[in-house]
Amino acid sequence: MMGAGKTAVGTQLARILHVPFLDSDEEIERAAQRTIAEIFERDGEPFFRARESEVLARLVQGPPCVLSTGGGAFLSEQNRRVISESGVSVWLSASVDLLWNRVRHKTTRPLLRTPNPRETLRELCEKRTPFYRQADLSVESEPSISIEQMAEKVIEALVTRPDVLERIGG
Ligand SMILES: Nc1ncnc2c1ncn2[C@@H]1O[C@H](COP(=O)(O)OP(=O)(O)OP(=O)(O)O)[C@@H](O)[C@H]1O
Ligand SMILES: O=C(O)C1=C[C@@H](O)[C@@H](O)[C@H](O)C1
Ligand SMILES: [Mg+2]
Repeated sequence: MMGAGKTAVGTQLARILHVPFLDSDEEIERAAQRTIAEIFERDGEPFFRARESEVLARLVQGPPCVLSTGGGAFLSEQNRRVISESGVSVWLSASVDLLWNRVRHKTTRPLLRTPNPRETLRELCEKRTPFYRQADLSVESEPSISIEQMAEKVIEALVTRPDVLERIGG
């Protein structure tokens, strides 16, 4: 979900693993030369989702990396398949309260530009959880767990799953 720490924890995880960190949101913005909010405004969400799927399909073909997807990417069956064919998916879960505390001060997230963004966040979480649960691994974020500790928790979760590790060459 938005604010779960995909970019923050992903960056740290990539550092520990000595692989590049890529962020599909950033790739989309760079290619379009516009922000995600501008893309949503001018071209609409379906256009953004199409670009997102293209970017994911391209990035998973590249060298090993930590890839942060947008919060909505895993809702698409096609994206889930593309990701599971070449990598390990990690759900960074968090309570609505924690997510809200992290995203409330920023107005850059187009899906939260609603009259009641906290309620929108809650509804999105509820609707999306069944999809996020399909990730290979899940790591829960809590207020007391730092970004660095979250990255360590992802690695701990990975090493307890040899079946999953095998898919990325051990
Ligand atoms: N474990 C953590 N401890 C403290 N702060 C955190 C933690 N995880 C994330 N944050 C902070 O919360 C904010 C949101 O995190 P981040 O941008 O990584 O979320 P995201 O999952 O990439 O969101 P989006 O889907 O909108 O891109 C950032 O300011 C980040 O530094
Ligand atoms: O949760 C979502 O659907 C989104 C999250 C962001 O990462 C961006 O991909 C965009 O703002 C949509
Ligand atoms: Mg992000």
